[in-house]
Amino acid sequence: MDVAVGIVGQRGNERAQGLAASLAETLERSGRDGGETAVVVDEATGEAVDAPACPVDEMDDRDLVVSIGGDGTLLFVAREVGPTPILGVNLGEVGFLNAVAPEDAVDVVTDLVADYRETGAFEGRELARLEATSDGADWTLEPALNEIVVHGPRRGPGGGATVEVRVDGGQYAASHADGVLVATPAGSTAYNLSEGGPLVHPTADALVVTQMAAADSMPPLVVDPDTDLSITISDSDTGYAISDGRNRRRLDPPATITVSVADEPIRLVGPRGDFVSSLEKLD
Ligand SMILES: NC(=O)c1ccc[n+]([C@@H]2O[C@H](COP(=O)([O-])OP(=O)(O)OC[C@H]3O[C@@H](n4cnc5c(N)ncnc54)[C@H](O)[C@@H]3O)[C@@H](O)[C@H]2O)c1
Ligand SMILES: Nc1ncnc2c1ncn2[C@@H]1O[C@H](COP(=O)(O)OP(=O)(O)OP(=O)(O)O)[C@@H](O)[C@H]1O
Repeated sequence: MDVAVGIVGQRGNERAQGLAASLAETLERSGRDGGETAVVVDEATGEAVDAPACPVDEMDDRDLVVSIGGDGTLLFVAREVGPTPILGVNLGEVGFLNAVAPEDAVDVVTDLVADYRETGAFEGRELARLEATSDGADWTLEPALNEIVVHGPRRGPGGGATVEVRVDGGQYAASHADGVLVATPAGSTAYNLSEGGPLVHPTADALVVTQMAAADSMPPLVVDPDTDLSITISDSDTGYAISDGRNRRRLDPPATITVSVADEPIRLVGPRGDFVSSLEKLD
């Protein structure tokens, strides 16, 4: 069976480019017996290495996309390719979303591709994503793998707003605050943790609601993913709704945002990292 693989290296990272090149070469060689393996790299990597290149947002028709970099690179790849299977190779400082060490990458990917030729599928797991929809305006933010943040004009003293959180219609919190975030289990180790939210084990099916610097704070709340969550921001000139720190919309308070689980999850393939032992990376 033929297999199409995309490789995305962290932009400007020579180690990522070198690994992308050796991965591309090994995969193309290993494909000869059981079928062709067609490999493309992202355009930035393609300028540095000798391999065919294509834009990352056109890699959604690949059977597998390998992200080589840190968490930010994997979040970027996930935004661009959606539910296409992704394997994360960690070259970053934290690398929570990337389970594979660079020295194992060539072996892990070649084994996965060989299995795929036999079974027609990659073994992996789905990671839920969140989307935020404006109740008044006509937009939905790009799905978030980590978290949706709703905050006032800016973080820090003097930058907050009145932030009300409703859970299945009932008022859970209403306070002056910098903002509030809703995190997935995958995102619980990121911004959520810095704001005092709980760690969520990756196999738990839950979301976390965590206020950010609230004057009248409630403890972080763990909810079922189907819970109706709405956030209203008022008493400020402006505010923002932000998906994974990158995709943002300006709000015109009073404004209400509904947060829910997106239709399409992310599919991460390859070995699962050991969640508990990887927590030491967060120090
Ligand atoms: N105060 C904070 O902690 C803070 C502030 C802004 C953004 N962030 C996080 O950064 C993410 C965006 O990442 P980026 O690389 O584009 O921005 P970035 O470069 O500012 O990265 C922020 C840091 O968050 C880490 N990170 C990202 N996802 C993680 C996860 N699931 N578990 C553990 N650590 C994780 C990254 O490794 C990096 O060290 C956002 O989704 C948000 O969670 C955190
Ligand atoms: N190959 C690429 N093509 C285009 N943009 C890229 C590419 N790689 C990374 N980026 C951009 O860089 C951002 C993430 O990279 P960033 O420098 O934050 O590194 P990281 O993967 O989080 O690693 P580290 O842990 O070292 O910070 C992405 O959101 C994306 O905008």
